[in-house]
Order: sequence, then structure tokens, then C-alpha cells
Amino acid sequence: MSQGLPPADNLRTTEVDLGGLVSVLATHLYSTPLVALRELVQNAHDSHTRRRLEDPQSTAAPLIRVRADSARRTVVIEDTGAGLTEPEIHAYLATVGTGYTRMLRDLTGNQELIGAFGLGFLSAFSVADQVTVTTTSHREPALGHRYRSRGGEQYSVEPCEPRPAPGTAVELLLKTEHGHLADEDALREVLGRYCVLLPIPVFVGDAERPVNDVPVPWRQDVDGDLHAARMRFASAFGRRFEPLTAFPVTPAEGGTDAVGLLWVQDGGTYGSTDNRDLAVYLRGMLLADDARDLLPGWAGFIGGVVESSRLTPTASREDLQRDEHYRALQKALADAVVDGLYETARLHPAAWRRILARHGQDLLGAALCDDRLFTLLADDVPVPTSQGDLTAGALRAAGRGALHVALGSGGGFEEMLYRAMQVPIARGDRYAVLPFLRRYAQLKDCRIVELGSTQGNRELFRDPAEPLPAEETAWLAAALAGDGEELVPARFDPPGLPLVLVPDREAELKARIEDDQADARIPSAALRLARAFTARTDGTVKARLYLNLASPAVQDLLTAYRAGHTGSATAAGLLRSLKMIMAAAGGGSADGDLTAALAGIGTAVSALTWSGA
Ligand SMILES: Nc1ncnc2c1ncn2[C@@H]1O[C@H](COP(=O)(O)OP(=O)(O)OP(=O)(O)O)[C@@H](O)[C@H]1O
Repeated sequence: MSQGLPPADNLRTTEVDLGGLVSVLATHLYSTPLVALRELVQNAHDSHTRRRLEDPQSTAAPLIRVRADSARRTVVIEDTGAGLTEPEIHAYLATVGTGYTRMLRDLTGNQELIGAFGLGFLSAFSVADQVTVTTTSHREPALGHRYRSRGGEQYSVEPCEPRPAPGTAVELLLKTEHGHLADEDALREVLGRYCVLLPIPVFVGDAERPVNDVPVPWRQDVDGDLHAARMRFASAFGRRFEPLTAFPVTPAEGGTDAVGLLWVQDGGTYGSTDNRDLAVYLRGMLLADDARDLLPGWAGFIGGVVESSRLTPTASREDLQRDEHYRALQKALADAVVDGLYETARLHPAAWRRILARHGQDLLGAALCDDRLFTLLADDVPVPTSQGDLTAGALRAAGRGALHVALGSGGGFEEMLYRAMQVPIARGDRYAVLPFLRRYAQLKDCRIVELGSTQGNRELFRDPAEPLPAEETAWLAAALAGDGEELVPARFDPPGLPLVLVPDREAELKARIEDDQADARIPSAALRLARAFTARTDGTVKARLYLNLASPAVQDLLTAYRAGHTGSATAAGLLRSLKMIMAAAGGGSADGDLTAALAGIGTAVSALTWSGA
């Protein structure tokens, strides 16, 4: 088949259904009607830049004022910029896809100009039934023109009184459903966010204070305390949480040009909470309000603002192209978070303590995803244990050089055993605790005792000095162990504890981690690590019953059995009941039920009492 073009006389021009196109562009390009406000303020800003370039002698103070009249359901955006001549209205304002702004930027190289696509003005029709633009060009200060359109498809232009000074007023007669925008408080809130980085003051109503008067700490030479200025900005900008600390984003050599500010948000986070909140600005205008994907997945506690002129917006100017600049910024932001946390730990110890307390759980997971972060956090981050939050170092010291971790979901026999041993036990079932402690143990070369795992059990339950004869083990197993329980003669502390039933926690953990729900709660990097640890578990053994040969009670039982004492079976029954009661108290389960165990104790006591009589 020929790949060439058809003969010229066969070429046709694509028809445009203007009405359909205008409707799509005006109504469907943007995700929220608020974008119209942003586009119109941005046009006002560009018009000021144009004025400065074309009319450098002008002494007019650049300002943008937005007014609302709820009774008339109107919003007016006024500027003291360049204004438009009548031909310019036709050629730029009323021509879809063409704007003066882009040409001016190409011509002058001025990077402050924001407009690019020649589409933004159309967004006015997404919120307004009628749009009226009254304008006076700085080139013809004695003339005024009024553009009027309903829907954007057709428009009229007529002469009118010139404005008191060159500039433009865009009046939106709001659609009923968007009438709530004609409210100056609402406008203040929206514009305060959209325009926070615009260099031109933006006023709402008759206010004398612009909505964008918070000093931008990475732009101005801040007098005095830079950290305090960063905190002020973060506090003014953050929507949901107060900042605990703030740190800068700086351009990376050969990477991104982005600058801005990140902060650690107050407010608890858990493994499951993603409060990442990042706004991205391009040439001073808000581009992406929720660009959380630029922040690392483990940084659920970070909020921030960045601006970059290398990022490319989509035509709606609400999202960013995922290009190499986007990826460079992602990397720079991950580095900035880690650098910022280092800086906080070094310079702001009080804030650092609050961050550790608030976001300890998240940080455990974060440490697993970034080596530098692990180094920073290893000795500081709190680990939840049976004795409250402790650092890994404190856990190790209290465990006489070993980290003790329970793999069960809290309570259970582990807690009882550890209480008897008087060491704190880390809650290995909590988000990221187990992989964090394993990594810690590996790097710091210390022992980790994971109770419930084969390895951990071997550490805790030592082999007996001499193995028991097979016949005695068989008798004990028959007397004490239930279905699916394996009797293991051992020695362990404290000697007062005759036996312990240990469910196979690795098998339990494996089942839990393989559960689909875990995917939703745990960031994938941490989950992969956890799975790597449980992959080797086969999960066939349900529980092991460790019998403490160091316990005087067990020794007496064996002596009685060897001597053929009739009471040995009764005493064994007593121990079996004790096992079941302990398992039930610890939230676990042994064979049989609690009522039977309690009854067993009664029977044993009666039998022993009578046999002694
Ligand atoms: N307030 C204003 N003052 C002066 N000229 C304006 C004003 N608003 C719009 N214009 C003119 O109309 C043109 C078209 O505006 P429009 O918002 O559609 O596109 P743009 O700003 O050029 O690009 P983008 O679609 O990227 O916003 C602008 O380029 C500018 O020349």
C-alpha cells in the first residue's frame, strides 16, 4: 500500500464544529469551575507583564482586584495592565488557540509570562452564562471597548467609555449552579492559594491587604530568622495540619530547577495514612494542587510547595507531563525530605522529638525504603513494645544485648513469657517493626529473638543438658500435648514456668502478610521486604509445647513417673490444665476448652488430696 499523500486535488480541510469545540474546551477541559478564576487572574497577571515590557515608562501601580456581588451573581476580575485594542480583541481574546502572550514570550524571552495555549479565557464560560470584558489599551487610552458573549461561540464588540486608566475588567455573570462563587470570603480562600506566589498583589473586594502578602521564604531575602519565615509560610499555606518543621527544596545540579518548601505536617500518620500534600507552581501560578505523586510514597507526613519552570503543564494546566523533568523533581524531592529530616535532627531537637513521636510508625517504614533515612532514624525512632515506645537501642539494652520481638498480634503467651523474663518485647505485628528490627540487628550486629519463629524459639528454649529417653518423651507428649502440638523438652527462664505453648507465629504472619488487605495498608516497598522474610516459612507446624526441664515441678513430675508413683498422671493432668488456662488467658487457644481445663484442675486437686489422705 502506498504511504504517500493523496493527490492535492483530493486534500480537504478538516471542518470544526465550533459550538461543540467551545463546549468541550470551556466545560470539559477543567476538573473544577474554580480553574476559571485562576485562568482569568493569570491573564490579568500576563497583561501587567506585557504592559511593563511595552510601556516601561508607565507609573501605574500593577494590581489585580477581584470583586463579587452575590445579589447580581457576578464576579469581576480587574487589572491595570496593557488592555486590548479592538483588533486585538478579535485576534487574541476571541480566537481560540491563539494568544498574544505566547508570541510575546517567544519574542522577548520573558519567562514571567504564563499563558501559552490561547485557551484559558474560554474557561470563563464554564462558570458564566455571560462574559463581559471592558478594556482600554495603553496604546489608545482614550478609547474603550466592550466584548460580550453568551457561551463563547458568538460575541459582539462595541465602543464604550474608556476605563479610568488602561486595563481590563472581566465580568462573569455566573451560572446559577456556580452562584456560590460570588462570595468574597470564598474567593479569598481560593485565590489565597492560587496566587500565593504571584509577584503582583491580588486584592479581593475593597480589602487593603492582598491575599498574597505572605513573604515567600525562598524568594525574598528574609530579614531575621529564616526558619521562622519558613514556618510562617507553611502555616499559612497548609490546609489541614500545622507544620512541625519546614525545610527548603533547592535546585539540584544537572537535575531539576525546582525551588520551594517542604514541611512535616502535624497530625498522626499510620502505615495506612497518606497525607502527602504538594502544590506545584509554574511561573507563580498554581498548576497542580495535589501533586502528591511527586513525593516519595513513604513520606505520608509531608506537605509542600514547589515551583519549577521546566515542568510542562497539560493543556488544562491542572496536571504535569510525566517527562524527565518530572522524574528529576521526584528524585530531588526525596533527597530534600531526607536532607530536611537530617537538618531537623541536628538543628531543631524539640521539633525532631515531636516528629518521632507523631510519625514514628511511618518513619519505621520510611527507614526501610531509604538507606540514608535508616542511618538517621536507626537509634532515634520509637519502636512500639510491651513497655511502651522504646528506641531499638533501649530495647537492646533491656534485652541484655538482644532485641526481643513478638510476631503475634499483641497479648498472647509471648507477653506473659517476656513479663516473666522481665524484658520489653517489640510488637512485631505492627507496621514495619519486624523488618526494621531485623535490619537494625543486621547492621548493628546484635541478636534478634523472634519469639514464635523457629530461630527465635531456639534462642529462648535451649536444649536440655541431657536428652530425655524416648519413652519418657512419648509419655509426656501423650499426657500434655494436644492435637497438632509438638512436645519439645527444653530449658528456659524463668524456672518457675513449667511449660509454654508457642503457636507458630511465622506461619500466622505469613498468612497475614499474604492477605490481600495488607497490600492496601502497607507501602509496597515495605511489604516486599516483609514478604522476603516470610517466604521461607512452610507453615505446617501449628504450635510447639516447650516443657521446662529446669523447672522443679517438671523434675518432680519426672521423678514421680520414674518411680511409678500413681500421682504422676494426676500431676500431668494438672499441668495440662495449666497450659490450657495460660493459652486462653493469653488470647491463644490450646486443644480442648477452658471449662474442661478448670474442671481438670478440680479433679486433680481432689485426687491429690485424697491420695495424700
Ligand atoms: N485581562 C487581559 N488583558 C489583556 N489581554 C488579555 C486579557 N485576557 C486575555 N487577554 C488576551 O487574550 C489572549 C487569549 O487568552 P487566553 O486566556 O485564552 O490564552 P492565553 O492566556 O494566551 O493562554 P492559556 O490558554 O495558556 O492561558 C491572551 O493571550 C491575551 O493576549
